[in-house]
Amino acid sequence: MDIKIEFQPRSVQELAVNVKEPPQKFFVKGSDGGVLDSAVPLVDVPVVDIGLLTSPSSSSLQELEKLRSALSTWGCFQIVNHGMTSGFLDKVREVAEQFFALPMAEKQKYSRQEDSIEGYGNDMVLSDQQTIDWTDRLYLTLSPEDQRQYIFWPQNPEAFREVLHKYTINLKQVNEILLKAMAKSLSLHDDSFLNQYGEKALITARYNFYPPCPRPDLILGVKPHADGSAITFLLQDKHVEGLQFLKDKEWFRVPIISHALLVNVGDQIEIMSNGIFKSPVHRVVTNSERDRITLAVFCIPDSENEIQPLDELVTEAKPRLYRKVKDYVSLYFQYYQQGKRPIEAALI
Ligand SMILES: O=C(O)CCC(=O)C(=O)O
Ligand SMILES: [Fe+2]
Repeated sequence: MDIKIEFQPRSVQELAVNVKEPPQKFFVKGSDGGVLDSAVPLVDVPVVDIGLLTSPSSSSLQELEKLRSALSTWGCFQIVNHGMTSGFLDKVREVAEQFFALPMAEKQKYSRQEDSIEGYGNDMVLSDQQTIDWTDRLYLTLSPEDQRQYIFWPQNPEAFREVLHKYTINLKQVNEILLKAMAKSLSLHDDSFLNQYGEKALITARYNFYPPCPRPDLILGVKPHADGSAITFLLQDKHVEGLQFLKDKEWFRVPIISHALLVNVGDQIEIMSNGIFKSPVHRVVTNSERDRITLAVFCIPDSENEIQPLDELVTEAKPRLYRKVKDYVSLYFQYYQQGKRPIEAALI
């Protein structure tokens, strides 16, 4: 991947403390964000019970139908019974909070290097016109394990690595259950999505830290985008909302259910499902009072694999929408750089 990333010396966390009027480059322009309103209506998505998806009962059919309907309208839902206790999820949140609360010099030990994606830093600047997101991030590869770059994995707090490792193992299992259930919900063979997803799939994590922002009316935490993954898992902040989804040109906010994870599909599932499942556009709004911390985990198909609409989902009534693509994540960045929606590159 050949991406030029501009070096930004200052973290947003420091800016938030020292600067009353943020630089212009953070201000949303034109149609970038629409009206930045945190009081929009709630997303109306179901809570899916992972246990029921795999049980051979009639409630399983109901659960599959909930999943199908949520993914073909909103592109997201919340999951419970995912194998992790509330106590463990709190621990995942706690080590992230402890990391971002460290002195800057300590966090900078894990700094992203120039022209790299992994590590601690802020929004990657890919073009001159880009609006910069009001967020600092820690970006890590979780799987395959031999691709982990431990130099970027915090050793402070001490439990960080072990907690993240456990979280990864758990999500890997849930991801497989979901990919199977998604196929089942469309009356396809269980492995239909998994076959394209591949054995050497990539899992990455992005910790997002949003400090209080003096201009929530003009500045976004994350600008509108859809994810380049197959599936994204989001552990939300326990107390502070901010995430919004776009549907029929209107923004809706996601409620917090502290023991649930928010799941959304990314562009690669929209492509494989021939547009039946929607990769939703979403953004994060800021607020002037409280920090917000989230953890997004992206499950990304093997970059060697070709991704395309499943044969069974291409019919006369629903012609093939997308062409075959390989290494979609690279394509994603090239398009993103030009301010376009990356999935358009895959349209026929
Ligand atoms: O922090 C959030 O609520 C969402 C972050 C997000 O959309 C992302 O990291 O892709
Ligand atoms: Fe996202």
